[in-house]
Amino acid sequence: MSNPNLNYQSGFGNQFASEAVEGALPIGRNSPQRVAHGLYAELLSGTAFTAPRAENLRTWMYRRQPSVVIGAYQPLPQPYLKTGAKDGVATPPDPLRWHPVDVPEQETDFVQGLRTVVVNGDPDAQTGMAAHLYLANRSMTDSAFVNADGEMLLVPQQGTLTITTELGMLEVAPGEIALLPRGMAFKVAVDGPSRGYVCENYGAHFRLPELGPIGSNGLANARDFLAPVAAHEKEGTPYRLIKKYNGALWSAPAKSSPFNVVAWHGNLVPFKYDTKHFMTIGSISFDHPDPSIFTVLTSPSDTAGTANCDFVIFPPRWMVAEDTFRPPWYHRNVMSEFMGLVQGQYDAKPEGFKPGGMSLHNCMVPHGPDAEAFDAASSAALAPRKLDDTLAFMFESRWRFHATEFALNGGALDSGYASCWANLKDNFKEQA
Ligand SMILES: O=C(O)Cc1cc(O)ccc1O
Ligand SMILES: [Fe+2]
Repeated sequence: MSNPNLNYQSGFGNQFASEAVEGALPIGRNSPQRVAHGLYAELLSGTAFTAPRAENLRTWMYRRQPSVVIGAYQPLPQPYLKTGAKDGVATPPDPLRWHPVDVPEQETDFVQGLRTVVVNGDPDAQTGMAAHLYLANRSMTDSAFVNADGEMLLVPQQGTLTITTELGMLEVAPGEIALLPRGMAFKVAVDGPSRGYVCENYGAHFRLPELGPIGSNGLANARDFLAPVAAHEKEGTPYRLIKKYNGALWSAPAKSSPFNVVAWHGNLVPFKYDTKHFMTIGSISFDHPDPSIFTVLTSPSDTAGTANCDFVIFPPRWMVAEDTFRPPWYHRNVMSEFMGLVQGQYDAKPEGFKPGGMSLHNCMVPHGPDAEAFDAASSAALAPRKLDDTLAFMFESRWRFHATEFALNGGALDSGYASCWANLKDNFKEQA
């Protein structure tokens, strides 16, 4: 059920402005001698001050207290949350797949329910990413999470999340995604057992891909990204601030809510995006195109065209290509591929890849359609066909992924995965 009380402002990359109380936002300057209503001005930057204009991200907040008013941080154990390549374990060069992991029975909130599956890079070097699952059945009420290691891209698979951020609230259901900036406090409320995927991006912030010859429209359009409007919690109840800082969690007491921003303006903002607005492009002649045509957001690295992370979706779409093997081809890629399934079936793996499941095809690890998909696609009548009721996604990275101890030994690994290709026979005939 969507919340009719939430308002949004639209446009990826826009300079937004919002005030919950009239007159709270300074006009024509950022830091007046005295901010209206006795508020404090605070800047949050997402890029270096001197980053080029096209990259530069920052937001000014006008708040009841600056975020420096906080108690001392103490270590907070979270044994399943891992960071960077150093936290991975020896990962075989096999295709790997995981069954869906159940939401725990015991009370678990979003932060407690983070389970890191794969890691690469190093947040100190501001490069690489982690893929986590979140498994939650309890809302965060008096705690807030700040991730200083990276921005977080949430891909809900089960349950609608209500995310309160310093800049306001977002409601995000399966089929939608949320992008939460590095360093911005948020808390997550759930409407029941909730499961989803997280890309924690230590590298350059996600942005829309260039469109090249596609032109000025298409794929994810900027106007469909929704940012919140200013909202602040009224009561001064105590809070716990949980900070992720170079891989460790730390907890500090706060006398009142960090969600005390009355007005703000800027372009470093949380977003939600509904994947049903993705304008999907595909082959209308022949051949299966590279999946880069499905890129929603990209985090570039310092090598052009070679992403720190691409977020790619496989949404409902028509297949019309003639004389074409329509599912993905067999391949070995230099880029590493982590996949999840939000809903339905994925055409290359119609049975074994389940909603809530995951797969990993690392750098140079061969993979492709399972034998069932190969047989069906090799003999299917090539009439136009709608792939419907489906949403898979991929976090694709130039950096090899390392699985965590939880991923390899936590019980969800599909030990029989490789057998899905065992029935691919040698059909070669010398005389055709
Ligand atoms: O391996 C996968 O399923 C992802 C993928 C999809 C596709 O259409 C082409 C290449 C690719 O890696
Ligand atoms: Fe692939």
